[in-house]
Formats: sequence, structure tokens, C-alpha cells
Amino acid sequence: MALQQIYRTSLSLLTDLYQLTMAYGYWKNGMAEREAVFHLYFRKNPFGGGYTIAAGLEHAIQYLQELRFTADDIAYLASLKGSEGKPLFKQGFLDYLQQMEFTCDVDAIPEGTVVFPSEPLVRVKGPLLQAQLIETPLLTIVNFETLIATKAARIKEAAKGDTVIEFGMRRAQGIDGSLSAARAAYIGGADATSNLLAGQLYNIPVKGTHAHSWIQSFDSEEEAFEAYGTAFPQDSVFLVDTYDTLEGVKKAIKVAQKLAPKGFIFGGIRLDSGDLTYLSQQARKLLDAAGFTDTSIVASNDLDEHLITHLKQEGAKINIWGVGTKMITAYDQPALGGVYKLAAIKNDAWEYKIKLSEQLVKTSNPGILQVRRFYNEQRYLADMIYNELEPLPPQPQLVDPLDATRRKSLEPTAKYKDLLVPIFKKGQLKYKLPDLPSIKAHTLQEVSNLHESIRRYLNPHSYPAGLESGLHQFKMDLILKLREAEK
Ligand SMILES: Nc1ncnc2c1ncn2[C@@H]1O[C@H](COP(=O)(O)OP(=O)(O)OP(=O)(O)O)[C@@H](O)[C@H]1O
Ligand SMILES: O=P(O)(O)OC[C@H]1O[C@H](OP(=O)(O)OP(=O)(O)O)[C@H](O)[C@@H]1O
Ligand SMILES: O=C(O)c1cccnc1
Repeated sequence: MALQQIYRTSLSLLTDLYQLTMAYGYWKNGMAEREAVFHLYFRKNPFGGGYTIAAGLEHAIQYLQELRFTADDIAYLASLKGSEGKPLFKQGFLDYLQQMEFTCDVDAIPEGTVVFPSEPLVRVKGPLLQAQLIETPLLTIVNFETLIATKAARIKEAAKGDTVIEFGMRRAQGIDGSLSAARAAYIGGADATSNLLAGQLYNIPVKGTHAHSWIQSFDSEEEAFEAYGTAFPQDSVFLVDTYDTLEGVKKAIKVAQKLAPKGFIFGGIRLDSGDLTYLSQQARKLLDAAGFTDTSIVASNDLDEHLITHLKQEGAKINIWGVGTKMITAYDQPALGGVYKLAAIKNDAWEYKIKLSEQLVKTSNPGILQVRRFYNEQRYLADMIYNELEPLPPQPQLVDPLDATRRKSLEPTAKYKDLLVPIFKKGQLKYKLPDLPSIKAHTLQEVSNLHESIRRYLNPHSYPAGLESGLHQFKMDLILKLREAEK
């Protein structure tokens, strides 16, 4: 199938086979329409960091809005055979799928919000079959985009207000990786992308310089700069390191001086190798001495938040950071371990469910969960995961999900807000999607609401995000009951 078509036709088969076999099982057992609640959450902040930036909701919404099985999808499912060569799925089930419409309630935390382990980013409540089916695509979308938005937020923070341009397409995890990551990187903090299709699809500003091949294709570096500067008199950034960086800077200055009477504006130079601190300092001196004090110094070359921090500490004179591979691929942690777990199922009343594990961190949380964030004028104070259907005590207490001896009482005067907001009600979209610049501004504000000890890269302080004590107790009782029953 032509690649372009993937994004324009049904994505209902974009799921694991086992979602369909379970769906078939639910249908066969008369459980398809039983109401269930699932939560999508992760267990650990990525990159050893102290926070995570939620992203991917817009794509998740688009996917859910189009969730229906087309005749082609059904024909493919009908063609699947079990080991005895018989059709894997009965026709009655395929008919059911074909007429199925998405009717779940979905609540989610808006993109750009800071989030923490165990907090549901997405909550799905609705017919078991539907809520199950969407597990894998929701995880695909939210895990990746959340990961990249978080990486970008860290990089933007290291850049301390400087411009960050995302240059990563050539190293991205395939075509969709480059597009969804460009969007997520923009949400997280990148100011522009070199990826034109991302620019067109998402209205992200596009920016760029030129490659070494441009210089190589001319007889001399000077000639190459002049030709580029003549073609783009207002928008030239010269890549100066093809042969000898500081000689390249001098030639760039010479060309800028020559073209100046014709209205040329010397936008910048780009450094792409060597000691970026030393070279940027020397280049700055040369530019300033020639009167080009507003000319930018762009740097690229395997940059990430750590390197940018070092370069700044060393006194590098770089004011625009081109960041590719390390950001677009989340190089140091290529996956966020988000999961999607069943938390409640309705028979006559709601029955709460957990998945047990030897490791407490992997034991899921039961209930119909919401996240309440407490804050004061200066910053965010703590997050409380609680069951929406249970009454809260007047002064709730937080319990660390991994260490029940760590508890925190919340200031009675603290203000609070609930983070999960309605997205779909009975399959109908109720959420007004914010535009991308608003999401980006939200991220910046959100990160600034965290104490700096939570934002540092090395051994950050852990933000208090825990279970409401009643929920914690209920979970412990449920674990004990299940362990007893399994004996
Ligand atoms: N002052 C510095 N302090 C720390 N790291 C630096 C500094 N300057 C550059 N780096 C980083 O060191 C790494 C190696 O850079 P270097 O230019 O020596 O090798 P390279 O990438 O192989 O060069 P080339 O692109 O010419 O092949 C890069 O990730 C670069 O960003
Ligand atoms: O280093 P990144 O953060 O991924 O940024 C993007 C890189 O892509 C380009 O070079 P390319 O990687 O094609 O070749 P080079 O590294 O050999 O210059 C560019 O010159 C950057 O170095
Ligand atoms: O425009 C640039 O300078 C650019 C684009 C992609 C990758 N590296 C650099």
C-alpha cells in the first residue's frame, strides 16, 4: 500500500492480533458490551529525570474518531486462518465488528502537562471489547510522543531560552517516527523543525542552513558562500567547518561584507564539528570585530541536554542549537514503558481489578481513577491519585505507591485541580483541541511550576505523586485477598 494511504484510510487493524482474538472471545462469551475501565500510565520517568511531559492526545483522538472496521479490514480478518486451516473468526463476530461504533467515555490529561509515574494519562470507560481493542494503538501513540516531548523539554531547559531547532528526520525511527516526533519535540520545546512535511502537517515553523555538499560542489568555500548568500540575502546561515572552521568563519565574514551593499543580512554561521566551545568563542570574536554582533552562532553535532549544559558551562558562545539524532530517537532511552491496565469491570456494581506482580511497581491500581494536583502561588506541591467513586476524607493523605511508610498530608489551604478532563462521552468528542503553540506554551509554564530540584538531570528530587490513603489501603486489601485466593 502506498505510504500516503496509511494515514488516510482505516487504522482499525493497527493493533496486535491478540486484541482481536480477545475481542472475539469477549463477543463469544457475551462479555463484549460489559462496561470496563482501563488506565494508560507509565511507571518511571524517562531519562532518569524527575518529570514527564504528556503528549500524543491529539493523534489518539484522531485515531479514535475514525475507529471503524471497513469492508477491507473485515475481508482481511475473514482471510485469517487458525492452525487447522479454518477461519480464525466467525462471520457473526465480523458482522458485529463491521457495525461497531466507538461509544466509550475517554478522559485524559491534556498534552504539555507535567505528569508522574502511576498517573493515568488516559482513562477509557466503555464496552469491554472496544476498550480492549484500542490498547495497543493508544500505547503506540502516547508512549512515543510523551517520550519525545519529555526529551525535548529537557533539551530546551538546557538551552536556557536559546532557540532549539529539531534536525533529526534523517535518524528518526522511520517516516511516521520523524513526523510524530517533530510534533512532540515542538510541544516539548523545540522552536522549529527542518522537516518540511511536519511543518506542513502541523504548522510548525521550519528552519535550516545548508549541508557540506553545498560547499563541496563549488570550487571554493568563498564561492559557495557567495552563491548561497546571493540566493538568500535575508536568510543565510553559512556552514563554516567543511575545511578549516576558523578560516571558514573569516571567509564567511568576507562574503557578508562583500554582499552587504546589496542588502545582505548575515544571519549566522553553523559549527558542526570540533571543539564547539573554543570554536564558538573564536568565531564570536571574529564576527564581533567585523561588526556582525547580531550574527548568530548555530551549533550541531550529536547534541543533547547534557552536552548543551556542558558547553554552556564552558562558556560556549552558541545561541542556536540544532539537535537531531539524540532528540528525535530519544537516544538514551528509546521507549517509554507505558502500560494499559484493566482497573474495573461492571457486573451489577463496579468490581475493582488489579494485576498482581512480584514487584510492587508492576501491580496496577484498582478503581476509576482521577489525578488531583495540589499547588500554591509558586509551584506544584503534590499529586494524588484517587478513586472518583469513593468519598474523599476532609484532609486527604498521600501514600507513596512504592513505599507505604512514606506519606504526606496535604496542606488544607492548597488549591487543587483535577488533571483528567473529558475527551469523549459515549464516543462523541467533547474536547476542544488546543492549537500547537498553546500546547507548547503550556509545557513551558508547566515545567516552570516544578521546583528546580525536580528538574535537574542528575538524581532529581522525586515529586510527591501518590495514592490517596483510602485507595492505597483498598489496594493492599485487594492484593492480600487475591494472594489468599490463589493459594
Ligand atoms: N567543548 C566541548 N565539550 C564537550 N563536548 C564537545 C565539545 N565540543 C564538541 N563536543 C562534542 O564532542 C563530540 C565529538 O565531536 P568531534 O567534532 O570531535 O567529532 P565528530 O563528530 O566525529 O566530528 P565530525 O563531525 O567532523 O566527524 C560531539 O558530540 C560534539 O558535539
Ligand atoms: O548530529 P545531530 O544532532 O544528529 O544533528 C543533525 C546532523 O545532521 C547533519 O549531519 P550528518 O549527521 O548528516 O553528517 P555529519 O554528522 O557527518 O556531519 C548535520 O550536519 C548535523 O550534524
Ligand atoms: O538545516 C540544517 O542545517 C540541517 C538540517 C538537517 C540536519 N542537519 C542540519
